[in-house]
Amino acid sequence: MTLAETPNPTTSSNPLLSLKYESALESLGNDYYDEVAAEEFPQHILRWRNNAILPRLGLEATTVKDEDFIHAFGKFQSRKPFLALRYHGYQFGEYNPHLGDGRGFLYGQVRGIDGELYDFGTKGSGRTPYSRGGDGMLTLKGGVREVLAAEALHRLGVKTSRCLSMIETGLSLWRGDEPSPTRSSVMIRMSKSHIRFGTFERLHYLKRPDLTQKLLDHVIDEYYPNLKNEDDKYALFYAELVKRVAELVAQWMAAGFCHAVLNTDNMSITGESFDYGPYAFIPSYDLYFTAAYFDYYRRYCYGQQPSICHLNLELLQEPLKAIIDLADLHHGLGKFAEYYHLEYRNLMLKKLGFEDSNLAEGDDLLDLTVTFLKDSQINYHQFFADMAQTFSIKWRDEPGLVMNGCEIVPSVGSSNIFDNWCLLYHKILNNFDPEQMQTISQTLAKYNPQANLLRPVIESIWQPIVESDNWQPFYDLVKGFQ
Ligand SMILES: Nc1ncnc2c1ncn2[C@@H]1O[C@H](COP(=O)(O)OP(=O)(O)OP(=O)(O)O)[C@@H](O)[C@H]1O
Ligand SMILES: [Mg+2]
Repeated sequence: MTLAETPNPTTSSNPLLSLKYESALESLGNDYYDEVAAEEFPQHILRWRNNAILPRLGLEATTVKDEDFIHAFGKFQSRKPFLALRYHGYQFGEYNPHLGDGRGFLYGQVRGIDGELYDFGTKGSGRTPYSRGGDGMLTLKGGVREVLAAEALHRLGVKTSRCLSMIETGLSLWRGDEPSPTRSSVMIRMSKSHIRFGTFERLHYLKRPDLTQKLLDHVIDEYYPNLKNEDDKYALFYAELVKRVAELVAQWMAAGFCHAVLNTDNMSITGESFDYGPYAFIPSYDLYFTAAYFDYYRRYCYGQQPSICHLNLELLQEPLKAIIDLADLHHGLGKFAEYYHLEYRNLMLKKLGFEDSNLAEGDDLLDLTVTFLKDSQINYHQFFADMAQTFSIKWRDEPGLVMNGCEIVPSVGSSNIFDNWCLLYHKILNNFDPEQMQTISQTLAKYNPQANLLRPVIESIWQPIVESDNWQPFYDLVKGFQ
């Protein structure tokens, strides 16, 4: 998996460089970006290549060599321009007009075999005009954490960016939140778009409705193509964005994921999840669980995520109202709660084994499950993983056999709420034919991976990397999500 320095292959023989790059964003003109150069690194060691997403680009993993990744995504050869995108954002409630790609750039855009346009964005590729006091770099641990989050979230059904590659770059970095000096990396993120809510906020700040209109037309043409020929495409776009964001935050909540930094510069205009910094998965169901140590007022705690996303959508109305009627914006946002609750209910029922959200007892089961998880404070991920692993047709026989064999049960004891949960689950199973138990078992396995990404798990794969440069536990963990 790792590779040191290698000779320089030609562009034509490198499948990553001979992809058909499109210049969709570049062709909007240089009001939206600055052309920048990549850092020249002292070392390039490929630590991660995401073979699972290569087919989406029409590539077979066997035809792409490790050195192809290094030359394209570590040495940054044979391609340009590299565009540091300009954006602002509300950070912890304060407007910040000094943002922009400060340690990354848009490397290129490629259309997948699904017809969708994908961004290749870097993280940790050096300083830009937006670096302010920063070094433009990404720590190796930061790269490892982003690879892991994206793969785990993808496995859990969250619409997310993925990492295409992560290369160790041989620098020593100083960070206040990691033992320093610490190792460096550069990552390529493949996502639907790096246009953020904050990209529009900047245009409003600059009083440039003409640029807002041009960008919005581009966003609709490229990322909401089904709307582009509608008379009221702008109102429909906002309504659709509200739906996508409401569903995204429901996906995080069901996955037990706390993003940690839901500033408007970390919200994608496509409604996709990205930027995995100080995130954490909840150890147990706790609405106040806060992932970032610097989030003193719990602004972005687990349970606040739906209302913060609603607020961010409301803040976006400010730039959009130059183009879209206020009444349409209000109407669009008014649907947020409905979309959120529907998606959350559907996803939680799937985690409980039921694909069909019309399940008559669905609301009762959801309420009781959440109450149980909250009151017992058992491991959120282990509960569902145990269900998936031990599910048996015998659970139909009597309520006392439900969850029988689950490791987690002894820690629950015989609380009333758990007994009630078992009674209800037993009753629901008996509303199905015995032949349908196989489907329930498959649904449980599909939505509840055995692996999880709780903090001690991440530390357990990081330690071997630090102590003996042993990357196998990292590869094994990622494999558990793919
Ligand atoms: N080490 C750094 N050097 C320079 N700029 C940085 C550094 N870390 C963060 N920034 C900048 O600070 C701002 C907020 O950072 P944040 O961590 O949200 O984004 P990011 O992780 O760098 O990038 P992305 O949002 O694409 O994942 C951005 O403008 C970012 O470019
Ligand atoms: Mg960011």
